[in-house]
Amino acid sequence: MNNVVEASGLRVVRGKREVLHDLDFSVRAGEVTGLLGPSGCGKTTLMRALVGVQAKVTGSLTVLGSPAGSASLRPRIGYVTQAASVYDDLTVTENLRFFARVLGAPAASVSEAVETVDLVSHRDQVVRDLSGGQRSRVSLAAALLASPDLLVLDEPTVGLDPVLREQLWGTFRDLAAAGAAVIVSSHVMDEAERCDRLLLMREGAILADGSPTEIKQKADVDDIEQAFLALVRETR
Ligand SMILES: Nc1ncnc2c1ncn2[C@@H]1O[C@H](COP(=O)(O)OP(=O)(O)OP(=O)(O)O)[C@@H](O)[C@H]1O
Repeated sequence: MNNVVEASGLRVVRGKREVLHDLDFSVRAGEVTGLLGPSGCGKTTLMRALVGVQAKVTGSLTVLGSPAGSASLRPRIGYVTQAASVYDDLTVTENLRFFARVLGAPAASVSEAVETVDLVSHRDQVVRDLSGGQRSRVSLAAALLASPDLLVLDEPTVGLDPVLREQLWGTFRDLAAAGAAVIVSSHVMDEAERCDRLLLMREGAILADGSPTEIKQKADVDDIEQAFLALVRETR
């Protein structure tokens, strides 16, 4: 399978501290890769480096064959941050039409994205009047407009009810099945089993890299949370 991301010796300094330490990993097309680890371990920093908005990145970081941050990558990457990044005073459709024009995406991409995130019945509602979960789905829809090859989603399911979480994971799986590389961060280990591959992180390092089954087998335990704890003990 194609490597969409290749990192070697990746380091990031924030403030005066190194927060990512010498990371080597890859991310493949057609898979959902989970970036899992406790709060503050460096997930957002890693995602920011991937999409090219993080300063003080050293080592090698290649995305879709170009150095991370290259201008040519912009339309090929969708990035959804933890805070919804859409206009409160516009409707769902107005927001998406605006972003489609900015991205040079076809007009038809707007209704497709609205359907994908299951907001058809809210398409004419002003974003301010939507629930938090609905608002984050508008951000996700905006990220889908240009049919990105790499989709980077920072904790997209936080605060969502189980039904919606299930639906969104279905969407991530569909996007991967259509060939995209989907990276999803979470600090909730119970989302691990939904991923094809996991990068388990702690304190700026990658503790383990593999499918959920491989990681559990390696640690000789039945669930990812136990595997995480066993791996932490091993590295002490
Ligand atoms: N602007 C900054 N200046 C200095 N240090 C920072 C800055 N932003 C983040 N950090 C530090 O970098 C480390 C990694 O932060 P990051 O936001 O990447 O973690 P995270 O795993 O995404 O956490 P969360 O799950 O809480 O969002 C943390 O120790 C944090 O305190």
